Amino acid sequence: MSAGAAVTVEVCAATVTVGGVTLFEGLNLTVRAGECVVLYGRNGSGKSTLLRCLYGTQRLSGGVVSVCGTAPDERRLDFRRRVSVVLDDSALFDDLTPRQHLDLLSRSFPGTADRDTAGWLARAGLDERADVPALALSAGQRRRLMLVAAVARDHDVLLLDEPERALDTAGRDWLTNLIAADLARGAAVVVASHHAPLVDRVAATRIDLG
Ligand SMILES: Nc1ncnc2c1ncn2[C@@H]1O[C@H](COP(=O)(O)OP(=O)(O)OP(=O)(O)O)[C@@H](O)[C@H]1O
Repeated sequence: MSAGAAVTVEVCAATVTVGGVTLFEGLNLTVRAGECVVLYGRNGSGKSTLLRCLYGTQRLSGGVVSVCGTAPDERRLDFRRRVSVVLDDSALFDDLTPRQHLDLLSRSFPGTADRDTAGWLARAGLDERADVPALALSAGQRRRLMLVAAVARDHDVLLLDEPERALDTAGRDWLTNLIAADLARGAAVVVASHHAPLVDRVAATRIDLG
């Protein structure tokens, strides 16, 4: 995406201190539409924390964060409509099937352009499991459903925390293509990931949290 694309995520001089420990300090980050920033670093370095700050479920200790031109606040419907996430605490409805999840999403996010539920499920490798309750899916199938649900509905920003977890080799290839296609549609993506082929394919910028 060109350098002239809209800035969608902006973090200025961000600091987070928890329990007396400073996870990061003075962090700056800009993500434009169609651009992907990858967060990496050791366990406990603050990747999930930074993603939560971008979604408004955790506050910075210092600095400013702006997502879609506003302070992040996942309690606001207009914010959730623009920002789609798969974070550590993301969950499925155990009793609903993959098809029902996508149908529910297309009703909850009425602007969604591509309502081809069957196509999304087939590309996610879930077509044969489309009518099975989420509780009965494998860990990798549940992860595929969370990811496809996040990407299939309209959004301007996509936040992903180690989305490759539980995916097999084919699933990781699918994930890489999913993010690449989302970027081509103009989404701004921030992803914490240790999956090198994904990072190599999609990252415009890499941020090492230590
Ligand atoms: N709200 C909080 N209260 C107390 N400690 C917290 C809080 N948020 C984060 N931490 C601590 O901050 C550190 C960073 O956690 P975080 O989950 O952001 O790291 P991470 O880089 O995502 O780790 P991993 O690679 O293991 O997923 C951890 O030691 C965690 O226990």
